[in-house]
Amino acid sequence: MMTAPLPSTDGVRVAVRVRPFSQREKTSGSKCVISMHSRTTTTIQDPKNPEHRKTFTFDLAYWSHDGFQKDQDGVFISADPSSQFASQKDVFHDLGRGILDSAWQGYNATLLAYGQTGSGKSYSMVGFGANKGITPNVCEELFQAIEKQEGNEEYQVTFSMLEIYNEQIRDLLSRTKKPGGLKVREDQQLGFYVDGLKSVPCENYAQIERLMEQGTKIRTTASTNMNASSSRSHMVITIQFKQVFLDSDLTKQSSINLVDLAGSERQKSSGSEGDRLKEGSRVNLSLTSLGNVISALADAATGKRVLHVPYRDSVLTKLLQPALGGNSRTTLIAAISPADICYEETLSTLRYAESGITWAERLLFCQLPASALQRGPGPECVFMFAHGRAKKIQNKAVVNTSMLMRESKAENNKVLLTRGNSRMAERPACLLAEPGPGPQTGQPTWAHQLEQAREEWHQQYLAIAQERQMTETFPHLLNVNEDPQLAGVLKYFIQAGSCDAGRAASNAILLQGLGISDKHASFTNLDGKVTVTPQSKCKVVINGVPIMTKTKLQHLDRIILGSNSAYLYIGFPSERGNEDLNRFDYDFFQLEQLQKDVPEQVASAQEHCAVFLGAAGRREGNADPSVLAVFQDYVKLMPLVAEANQMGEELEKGLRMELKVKNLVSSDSRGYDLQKEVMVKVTHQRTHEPVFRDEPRLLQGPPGGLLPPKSTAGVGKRAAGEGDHPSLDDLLYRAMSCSFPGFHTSVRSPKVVKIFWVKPAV
Ligand SMILES: Nc1ncnc2c1ncn2[C@@H]1O[C@H](COP(=O)(O)OP(=O)(O)OP(=O)(O)O)[C@@H](O)[C@H]1O
Repeated sequence: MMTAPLPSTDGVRVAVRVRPFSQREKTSGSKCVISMHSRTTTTIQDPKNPEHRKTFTFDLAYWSHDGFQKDQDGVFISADPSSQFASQKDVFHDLGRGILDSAWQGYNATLLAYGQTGSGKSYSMVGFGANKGITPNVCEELFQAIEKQEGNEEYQVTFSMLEIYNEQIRDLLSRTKKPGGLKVREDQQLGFYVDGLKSVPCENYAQIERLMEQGTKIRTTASTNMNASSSRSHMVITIQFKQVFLDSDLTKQSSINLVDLAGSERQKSSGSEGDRLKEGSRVNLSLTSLGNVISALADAATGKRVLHVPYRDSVLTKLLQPALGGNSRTTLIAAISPADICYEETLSTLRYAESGITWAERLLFCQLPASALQRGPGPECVFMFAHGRAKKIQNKAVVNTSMLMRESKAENNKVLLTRGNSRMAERPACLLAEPGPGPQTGQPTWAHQLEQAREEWHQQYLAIAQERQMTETFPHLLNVNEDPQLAGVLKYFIQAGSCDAGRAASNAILLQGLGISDKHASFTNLDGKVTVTPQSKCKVVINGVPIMTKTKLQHLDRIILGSNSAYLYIGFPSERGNEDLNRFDYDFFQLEQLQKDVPEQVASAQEHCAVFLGAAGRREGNADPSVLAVFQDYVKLMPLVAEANQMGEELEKGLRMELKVKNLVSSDSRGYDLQKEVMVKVTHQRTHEPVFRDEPRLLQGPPGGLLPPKSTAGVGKRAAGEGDHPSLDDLLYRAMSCSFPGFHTSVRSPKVVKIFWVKPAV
């Protein structure tokens, strides 16, 4: 067992972490607007008004922006001893170790990562390659510590992984998809739990690694099939850790919840829940609810009469109820981008984190009255003030103990959850899993569960070995995803002979992305050559160029099938070298298409594309940062527009949506550059008339059908008091619904691959 608790075992904490510039941010000449002058302060500077700075104080501030280098294993470490750089290990040391200590002591622990898409949430939670994040480090150290134990104890570890997308729960460890997702149920004693969620018993860290890989694969397949960006979903990993003290008939149980929240950027345009629904997107219901729960708890803490804490409003808040108002040590890590272009989002993340800390302080300071909460008492807390702030907040989360009823010494694993002296029995640790194994539940014993799991492990190891061998032998398609965490996860092998690809189950290569037909294309692998032939009217784009006929593939060709399912072609082993495949990320694919699109607008934009694509590093100095910034928006919006067009086509709405850059090279009469904006032009396919001409007021954009989507361009206008620009989802939704009253019913047509708009509240 862990020895003396480290300082990091404190309860509710808020940490902020700033990441390095991405390649694109570097290329587009981004400026850093974040500074951290101590281990607890974060200052943000308004890029439009550099005098305007705001400083936030959190429990911890991690500077991971610069001052680092790669060691020989690819791990980012401090470049020199004076650097304030915070590595993955540093973050784990402060936050992860606290979680582990809590677990050993029998407390529940929850870590939430919050921030806009691409701000580094997954990097902190899961990590990339050699730079392992908190989750794998927690698991690895947990098993290392278990191995060192010598007493007469048994340790039971189970692992579950789920995703909440659009209020539906998907089990990421189960291949069988339940229509409508898994349901959250409520048990009088156990609280909320997910009915039917797979919770896999594990005996070592390698198994957890496999499970995470497996979960990521299922998440990637789902994301590609539904054309759902993973940044719109929440991922929750739960590790149940039980210590069975065989000599004393006692058990200690802890639930560790590691939550990678959906990108927060849509949050800010949502306002109240009612408004948000009117805007037509359910994507962030959970995040809105999370904010509402926190604010209700804060109100209750300040003595306001709160009749209702809206835990039940979303799946996420139901599952996190014990973490938010109950029996858990909770940490929020706010991930932020350093770039000026993300100023607004970053400020809103810092404010959200601040509301988190304020909530925690107030909650703890005022000793939340039990009557203020909808169910159960709040946490009991102690805290200390330093420099007028709550420096250290500690939940008195309750140790989860229970009595062990041993049926046979050898089996020693039938556990009876008794009410006994434990609050755990009333407000149990397990956020997510079903009631634990025990005689009264009729569920299999721990030994039996382990046995079953071993059988599954065996099958899985065989499958992994087979895939490894095929990777080394055959050319294949490697998936490329917007979320780097989900890129390179799926492989489609092109074996000798010919094979079809498409959504029909009879195809050797089964693909289900948006705009993919039943039989979409054929691949042949003959005489050391691989070719692809699109079926008639099926979209296949190679290296940015649509193809209609049989085309030979070259190693590292970029392939887009359907609307925007992206794949990198990996050739025969003899063609492969030591290439950096990371270069071919999702943006690269989009830009390659953009490069083909822009000539009609302006030829010089080609150069900027080349800079963006990294093909013209030397010319970086000549690139206009404002053009590059606008391209950045453009590239982000491309898949959304492709998706909207595809939906429009399937709904036979006769709409055409195109991205345009307004004022790409225009200047005003005095020669100053005009503000560049990315616009979505929506026209009737048949008449080419703009769709919005009749509804300029509703759409808050200029008449004539050119409407600014959410982009950097919106920032100034919002500040000028023109109100929020609708996000592209909202905008397209409104476009369709106001122009086509039958829209609501049509979207339920089974032909539609994905529905990301819902009927607005009346
Ligand atoms: N501290 C860091 N050090 C180095 N690279 C980082 C760091 N944080 C993030 N990155 C890089 O930034 C990119 C985006 O990070 P990440 O995928 O973790 O963002 P995210 O917030 O989880 O996004 P999403 O909401 O899409 O899942 C990744 O390529 C990641 O490797």
